[in-house]
Amino acid sequence: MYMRHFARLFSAMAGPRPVVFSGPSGAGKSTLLKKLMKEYDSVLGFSVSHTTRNPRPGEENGKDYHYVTREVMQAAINKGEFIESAVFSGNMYGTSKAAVQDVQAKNLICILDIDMQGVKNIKGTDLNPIYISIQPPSMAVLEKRLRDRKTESEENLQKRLHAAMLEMDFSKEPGVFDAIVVNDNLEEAYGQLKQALLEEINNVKKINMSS
Ligand SMILES: Nc1ncnc2c1ncn2[C@@H]1O[C@H](COP(=O)(O)OP(=O)(O)OP(=O)(O)O)[C@@H](O)[C@H]1O
Ligand SMILES: Nc1nc2c(ncn2[C@@H]2O[C@H](COP(=O)(O)O)[C@@H](O)[C@H]2O)c(=O)[nH]1
Repeated sequence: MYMRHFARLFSAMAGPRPVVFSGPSGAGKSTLLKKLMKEYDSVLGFSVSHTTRNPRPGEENGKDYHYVTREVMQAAINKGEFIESAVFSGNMYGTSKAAVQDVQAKNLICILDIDMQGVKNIKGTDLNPIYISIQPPSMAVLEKRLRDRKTESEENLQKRLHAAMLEMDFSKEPGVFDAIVVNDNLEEAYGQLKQALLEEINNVKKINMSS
């Protein structure tokens, strides 16, 4: 009884557990995350990463990413402002300490969308997130989705497909991910994702209601 009370109290003090989303480019991470953030906007907050890539049509600076030059990003990394950073498909990406702190200060579940290098680096920190891998039903479907998205040059597309194979191999390593969601039918994948996160979401709702 006391132990249960103490465990609940400790988890409330430590704040909600963040959630890391990873998986091949084009698997549908952003699509699923946008749905999730819309339905649970009172409990989830997005960690806005920095990147040196150009914004895509419709993307907003400060909302989808902080778009910066290599010089600015490297200087911030050198100053120790990042929890993790990586080069993906020729561009730099990274999670700043401020991005995570901004979300955690509001007592929200912090959502990170990062590649496998980021996952490896976060595993060496004390962030202690839930790790979820979003995967395509096949490499052929992945390629079609990436081509249909029309955001990548042929060269970038090939880099992303190569990285996708490494991401898929990485996800098979035992213990890396807490849940794997295959995004074939979008609604079914979304249902599985919610199932994987429902306990944490409900915990945060309860704590926030009682405070
Ligand atoms: N279940 C699905 N069925 C069909 N198309 C989908 C599905 N999920 C996502 N898509 C489409 O696939 C494309 C890739 O999805 P999305 O941009 O969400 O992937 P991502 O994993 O976030 O990629 P990246 O890592 O490159 O940002 C988008 O055009 C999206 O509309
Ligand atoms: N290690 C990190 N990876 C990140 C971060 N933000 C995004 N990403 C990953 O990059 C690729 C490509 O993203 P795109 O928006 O250019 O398609 C994708 O796998 C993201 O998950 C980050 O801060 N750190």
